[in-house]
Amino acid sequence: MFKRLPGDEARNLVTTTPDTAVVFRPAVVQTPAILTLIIFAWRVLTGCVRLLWRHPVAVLLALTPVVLTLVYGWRTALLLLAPAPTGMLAWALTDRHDFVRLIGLRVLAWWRLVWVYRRHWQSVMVVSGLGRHLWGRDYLPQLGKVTCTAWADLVTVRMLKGQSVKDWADRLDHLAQGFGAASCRVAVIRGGRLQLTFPRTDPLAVPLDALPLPDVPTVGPVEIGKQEDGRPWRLKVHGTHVLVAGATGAGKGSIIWSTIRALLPAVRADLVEIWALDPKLMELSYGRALFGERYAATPEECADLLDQAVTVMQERAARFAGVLRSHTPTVEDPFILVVVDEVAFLTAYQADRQLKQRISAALATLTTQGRAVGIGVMAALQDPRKEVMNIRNLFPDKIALRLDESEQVDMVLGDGARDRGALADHISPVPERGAGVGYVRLEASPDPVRVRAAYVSDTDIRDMAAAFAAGRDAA
Ligand SMILES: Nc1ncnc2c1ncn2[C@@H]1O[C@H](COP(=O)(O)OP(=O)(O)OP(=O)(O)O)[C@@H](O)[C@H]1O
Repeated sequence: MFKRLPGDEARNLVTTTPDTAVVFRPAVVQTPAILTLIIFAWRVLTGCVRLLWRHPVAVLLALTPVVLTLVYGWRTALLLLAPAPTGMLAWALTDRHDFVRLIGLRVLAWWRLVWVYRRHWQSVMVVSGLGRHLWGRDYLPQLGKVTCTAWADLVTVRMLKGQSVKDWADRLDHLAQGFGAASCRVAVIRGGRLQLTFPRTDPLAVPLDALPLPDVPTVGPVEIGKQEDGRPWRLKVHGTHVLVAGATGAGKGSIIWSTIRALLPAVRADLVEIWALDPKLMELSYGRALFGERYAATPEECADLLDQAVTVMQERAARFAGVLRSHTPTVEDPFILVVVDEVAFLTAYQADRQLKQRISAALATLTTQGRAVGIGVMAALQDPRKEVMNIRNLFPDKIALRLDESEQVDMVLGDGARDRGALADHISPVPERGAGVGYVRLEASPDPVRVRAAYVSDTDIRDMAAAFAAGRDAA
């Protein structure tokens, strides 16, 4: 069957020069044409079976018109098949939402699987270093299911044995570029399986207007913006402390004001008090009327206000001890949210050492003991380094808006957050595109979620303050 062509046998090759590599010329074996044809036919057959197995619906849809035309002629086939696309069209026109969800996104997912992911899988894996070429064989991670949501492709992957999540996290840029996406995020589904998220569009590219005031007073997680998947972004403020970090112009004000706006009905109902510390004299001064006496701007005033909050905290702690384990806001004991804009002005950049120590001690006391008795702190700052904010770890919830340096992302959101896709240093500095956009870690998941806060304009703030003052006068 095999015909040997002349070639040098390895054992007959001898080198006479010391230290010279032996050059082997392998024997060439010519495969008969029939064998090539059989192998080719076998591959076509297995390919067809695999296609049928993987995409039975698509194969059925493609073959039905052909079979009907061959059996009954094209007129009958057209008559028989016409109702299906007509019905689809009618469905798409009458109930677009359900049509897109049940048909459109599935067809898109199939198309993206075949055209984008499967087509480029091998090259992207090998070039990015996630696949290996060993002894003439390619070892590739296994491409799983592709699901399309309105804004992203979710691709499941089975890692190669011996790979770690970090191997993938380190190559997010390769993956995004390789599959033509703007970015990529990785999340673990279970041992050995990952989910890659490739956004197709950016649902947060357009600024959000200030959200309507809640109908009922609430201190529960308050809606302050939108998550990347289109769901509302609800921020927990009661029972926690929130640190907002972002470079100048990142939109820290929109988080502060969206939170205050969402709490306003509860403030009106006397279930919440907002105490404002505004050392920059910029952000919170717009809505002074909302804070009444609880507004401080100079470092001395800020220190006094923080000391007052500590006194209230200690008085409540003494009263609640052995009676209450967690706080429920009431008119007598409302939830107090201490809002501090640019906290570093009061701590790191404060020249008066005594004042600095007083303020730092009060903040540390509130953030360690305030939660259970209904006192929360929301602080904003530009530079999250430890030297600037040595109590940043006392804030259980942190938000990373646009940051200047990649290392700052993990300082805010915790180790590994940037590797998992929290690219806060890549957020656009153009206000329309990037202000108010950030990453958060929601409870129950280590994976960062991209969010955008609604923008509460100066006019909105003035209206809120005016309406609030009018309500108080009428009462
Ligand atoms: N959520 C948002 N959506 C759209 N645009 C926004 C949003 N938040 C802020 N902006 C725009 O970005 C500008 C800067 O926002 P803002 O003053 O809140 O930033 P900042 O982080 O507080 O900056 P700084 O630390 O310098 O005070 C605003 O004037 C506004 O035009």
